[in-house]
Amino acid sequence: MNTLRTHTSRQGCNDIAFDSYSSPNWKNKHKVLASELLTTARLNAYYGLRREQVMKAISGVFKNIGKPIDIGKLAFLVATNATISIILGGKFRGEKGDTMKDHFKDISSELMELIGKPNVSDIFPAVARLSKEINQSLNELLESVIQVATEEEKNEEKLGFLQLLLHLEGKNNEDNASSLTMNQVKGLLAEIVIGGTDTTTTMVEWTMAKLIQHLKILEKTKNDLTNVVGLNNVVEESHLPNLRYLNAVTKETFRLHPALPLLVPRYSAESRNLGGYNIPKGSKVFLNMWSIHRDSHVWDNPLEFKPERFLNDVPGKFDYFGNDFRFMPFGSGRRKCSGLPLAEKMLYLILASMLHSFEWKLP
Ligand code: HEM
Repeated sequence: MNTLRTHTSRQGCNDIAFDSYSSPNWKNKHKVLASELLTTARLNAYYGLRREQVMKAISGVFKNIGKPIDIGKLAFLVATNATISIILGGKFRGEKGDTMKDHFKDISSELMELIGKPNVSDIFPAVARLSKEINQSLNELLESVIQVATEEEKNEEKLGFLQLLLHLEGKNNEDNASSLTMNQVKGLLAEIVIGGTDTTTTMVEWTMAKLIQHLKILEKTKNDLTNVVGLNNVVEESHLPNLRYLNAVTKETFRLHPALPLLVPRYSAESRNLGGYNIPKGSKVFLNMWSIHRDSHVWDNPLEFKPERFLNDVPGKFDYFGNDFRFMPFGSGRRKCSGLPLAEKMLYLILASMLHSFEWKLP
């Protein structure tokens, strides 16, 4: 494993106006910075922003009770709005904030259309298939987000994630190891917004689809929610660690339908023989998690949707932190998902809230 490194360029990103893994230093720097966004303290501080977005989505569904709901679109808007709010360190504020939000909604629906098309990409589908127009719109959006953040910096003592990045951008010079160019700031933002929202949306859709196909499991999930949350209460993040059955359902969905089935491609830094196969230096290597997650040597009845297999495990076994090579929906090693702590919180909060608030059936 330690001879495999991530490829230094991303297919389909060559036309993008901002930097994405374009220099060897940058790919490691971005990892550190993305982790900076997702510290426990920062995530806890912005719980209100996530909650607000989920509550808005619930009231949107409530107004449309009885009509078909596009779960993907709903999850996409919650995830993107929550992520951008966290990046800005607060809500979209004032007239400028409103214009930006409208602008982002337009881009979001264009992105949603692209995401809905057949997946031909090997990395983040949305990034790889960005057309020039979307690319341009995204660039404009990132510039307006950066403008809002620059203006807010003057008024607020507490620096949001973006303000922190802009601070580093200001310090930009050759000698400064932590310096950033404006293009790198944009690249990092695009990576976080697109990388985080497409995957979260996909997992909300798959989990809801599995539950609607398995009504007994749906009922058990709802019972779990009633027991932990209480029938007349709204779901809070403090409830999430106690929702053991929903946790098992989500893990089982990750197993059968990982959001990035081939993870992020690696390349071999030197020639090696692995499991009897020669892998020449410089080969692009894909780890097929989709296949490992369905391997009958590892999983009993691998094609069966059975959340219980994750209920009976010993603590730590089959977690998704990249320590167990049989189950790696968030990858493993240096290129492991840097958004995992936020992904966990957003995914469970959206699913738990939707499932606890409504009775779902197919149209
Ligand atoms: C359910 C939601 C998510 C899933 C299933 C997921 C899954 C993944 C996977 C499989 C990888 C590649 C790991 C590897 O190849 O070893 C990855 C990378 C990444 N993810 Fe996530 N992710 C999710 C949400 C998020 C969120 C919310 C963010 C940010 C806010 C995020 C940011 C990233 C970034 C920046 C990388 C690239 C890391 C690197 O190359 O160093 N992800 N994700």
